[in-house]
Amino acid sequence: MLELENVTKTFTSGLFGGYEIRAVDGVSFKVEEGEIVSLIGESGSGKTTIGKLILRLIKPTSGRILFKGEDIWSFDKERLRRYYYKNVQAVFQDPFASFNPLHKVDRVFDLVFKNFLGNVGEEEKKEMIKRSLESVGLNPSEVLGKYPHQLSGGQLQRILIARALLVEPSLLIADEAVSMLDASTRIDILNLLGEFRDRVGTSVIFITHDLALGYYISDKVVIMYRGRIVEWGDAEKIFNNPLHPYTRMLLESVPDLNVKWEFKGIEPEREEEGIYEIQGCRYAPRCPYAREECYKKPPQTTQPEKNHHVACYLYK
Ligand SMILES: Nc1ncnc2c1ncn2[C@@H]1O[C@H](COP(=O)(O)OP(=O)(O)OP(=O)(O)O)[C@@H](O)[C@H]1O
Repeated sequence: MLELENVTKTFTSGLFGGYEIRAVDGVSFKVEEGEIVSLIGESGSGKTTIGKLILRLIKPTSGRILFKGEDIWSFDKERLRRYYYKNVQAVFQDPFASFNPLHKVDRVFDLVFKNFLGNVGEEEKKEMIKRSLESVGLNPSEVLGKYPHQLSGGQLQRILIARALLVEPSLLIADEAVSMLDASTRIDILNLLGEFRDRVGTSVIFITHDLALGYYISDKVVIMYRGRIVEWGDAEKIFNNPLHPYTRMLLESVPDLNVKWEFKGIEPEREEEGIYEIQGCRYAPRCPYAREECYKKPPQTTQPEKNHHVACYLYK
């Protein structure tokens, strides 16, 4: 349904555009209908940039993004608005940022009706909003007519999800959409996304730095490091048999509830500027298994087991 073909996005940074950041570097993956795919990686791995590329908020430096077989950059303004954005909705990390504090929360539904559901009468509109709020576990009379500051982050995020799901999109991009919520609200919202996928068949790209959340919700997982995919495949396989040293490190660093924190020294500072100049694997400077070839050219992706791919010289 959605396919990224060798997508690269380069930014220039530093004084006078001093150096290049390949925030997304040759990324390819597919999202099938009704599939939940998590993009997982530490801060700066390029996850949000991929989200923005899919939402056509920024243009790839090279490569293509296909939606139902069509290059999303081939859409004219009208088709982008009426077709693509009806089918591809997004929810972001900070629910407060999506609301105007001076307006009642109800207003967030207006644009959806204006752009995508134009021929709906007032009564039907109210009924649709009510139903969609109920479907995300909200009591419409408790939230409608309120200002953002009168509601909790969890309630606001549910309203935004209700809005996104009102148009029954083919794809929902959830970029750290539950990160600011407390643990139990988080799980409720993940369950909600899962239920919606089951009911409507919406695919979800779930962007997170939190492995546990990614595991909880996904069918497929894409692990990113500094703009590149290092491992991808079935969620079960990746979590039960992580292959890339980076994925293993991420899994090992998930805190265990029965282990108390203990000071183990400070991780050495990472070389940020030079990282994009490394010809080979970008994880090499941190990798305990790195050898000479790792620095020379990026490793090929191999498939050590069915539906489980890894880009690492350990699996040639
Ligand atoms: N507009 C921009 N101009 C310059 N550099 C950018 C721009 N947007 C992103 N970057 C850089 O690209 C890299 C990837 O950023 P991105 O936000 O996609 O990562 P991320 O994995 O989503 O991180 P986080 O979880 O912290 O949001 C980072 O080094 C970031 O500083």
